[in-house]
Amino acid sequence: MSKKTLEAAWARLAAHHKSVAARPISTLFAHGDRPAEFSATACGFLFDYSKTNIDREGRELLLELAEAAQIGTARAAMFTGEKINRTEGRAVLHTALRALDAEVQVDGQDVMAAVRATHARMCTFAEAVRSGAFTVSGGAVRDVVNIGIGGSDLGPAMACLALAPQADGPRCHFVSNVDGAHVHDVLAGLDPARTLVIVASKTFTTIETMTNAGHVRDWLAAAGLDPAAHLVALSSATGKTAEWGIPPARVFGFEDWVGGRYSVWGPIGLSLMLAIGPARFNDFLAGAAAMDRHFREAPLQENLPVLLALVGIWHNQICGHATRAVLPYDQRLARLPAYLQQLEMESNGKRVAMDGQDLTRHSGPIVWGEPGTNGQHAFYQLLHQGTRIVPAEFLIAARGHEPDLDNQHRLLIANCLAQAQALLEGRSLETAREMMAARGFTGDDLEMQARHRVFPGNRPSTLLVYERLSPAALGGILALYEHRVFVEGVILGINSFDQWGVELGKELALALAPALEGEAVPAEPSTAALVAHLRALRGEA
Ligand SMILES: O=P(O)(O)OC[C@H]1O[C@H](O)[C@H](O)[C@@H](O)[C@@H]1O
Repeated sequence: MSKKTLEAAWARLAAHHKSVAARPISTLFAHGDRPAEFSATACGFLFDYSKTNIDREGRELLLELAEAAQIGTARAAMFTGEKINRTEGRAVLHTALRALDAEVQVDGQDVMAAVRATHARMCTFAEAVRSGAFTVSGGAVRDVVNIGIGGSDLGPAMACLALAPQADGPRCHFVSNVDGAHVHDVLAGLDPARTLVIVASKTFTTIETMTNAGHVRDWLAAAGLDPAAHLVALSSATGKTAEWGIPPARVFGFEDWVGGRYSVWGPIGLSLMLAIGPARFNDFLAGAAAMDRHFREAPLQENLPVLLALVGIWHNQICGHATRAVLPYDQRLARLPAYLQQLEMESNGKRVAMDGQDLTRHSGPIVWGEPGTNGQHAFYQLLHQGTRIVPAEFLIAARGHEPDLDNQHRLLIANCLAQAQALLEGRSLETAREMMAARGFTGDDLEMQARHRVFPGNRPSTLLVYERLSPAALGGILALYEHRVFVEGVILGINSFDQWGVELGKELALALAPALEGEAVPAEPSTAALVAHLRALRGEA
């Protein structure tokens, strides 16, 4: 890629933004059929970005930026197994986990035979557990406890909640935090004899997971059971799972080219497969695979992941909005913001470019959010009247899963659309004055009261619409976001697939453990003082 071409594209965008920054977004609707022209459809989704300050020229310039960043070349490199994760020397092939009939090679070796074989073993095992043919000490499995953290937790936990209406298998529970409260509360009320325990860890060394797994193994043993009869491992480190005494038949492995935050599609998704069954899990994969095909084949201007990425780049890099709110009007997507926080911020929260040089612009955005309508009664105040602008990303299904509650679903849609409209149009001082005058206010009091009721509006939002949150729709949404993050990363010149920024804290935590037992004093004075204070509170010093 020519750096000059790319920098020129950035500069043109910045200049264009300067010329339109003061323009109210709502004025853009005066020309043409903006809702149709600034939206795109694919794979059952509508992505509407008409309520942003992107006009035709802005979009053209954004597409030029994507071209200059050679998105097409980068995309081909990812799908064909090139080692694009350079700091770890790895290919990036989570897409292969959902393209079971594809042919993919890494280092000239076919990788699909092993993927297919593991997937088939997962399906057989899941069927056996769900039918009761597979038993633990006390008979058929009633509860499943997935012990994992980060990518080994967020994907399956989020998806199990999202697809609850399709869940007809054992009940799935998730333990991630090293805080003993988590494992304690999850195990409370479970019958160890009827519980299957999944230890999900790509590396099988993550301290939180291995500590919780050790506790659960003791919990099984304390009930007089043979823990090995209850344990399943999902890991790339098959040597370590064997040391743990987990029988190979219940170890589901995957390769290093599946990143943690991209791993729900393979063995790490076993809890989801147990909950909803292999057929629906395959629908989930098929929904993602359809989005993969769309991402590979659609022209950039119609390409949903590319459009999401470009709108993201526009807001984060060009307009300077540091954060983005993800607002699913879908209660069962309650964990989607947390899932996306890992996906987006662990992928694109980097300070250096691929070549190790400092980034010349900001890394990816801070992502946060909560489902609507709950957020409306909490932080939307700031979205509407705060001094910082937060681009809002709404998601809504046309239908829910509860036909008898369809009136509530209509209300949900009305709220979602109303919020986007309010952010766009706002309420002028004039209208606020009229409102307060009608309520009997006069003079200075009227003016003061009116000013509090002004909504500046002109706040951008996008909307992703889908028919219903089916397994395929969820697969499509997640793949859409994965590729969006990839495209943003390519444009920023970032390696979206490593995560060195999580290492230092882990090392320091290990080093601090002896200090908390009084065996050492940390050299760093602030930490030393806090350790002393906490030990005193614990009655240990
Ligand atoms: O699956 P594991 O090896 O246990 O890793 C679990 C998680 O921990 C790491 O610290 C990374 O930040 C995550 O990307 C990863 O998903």
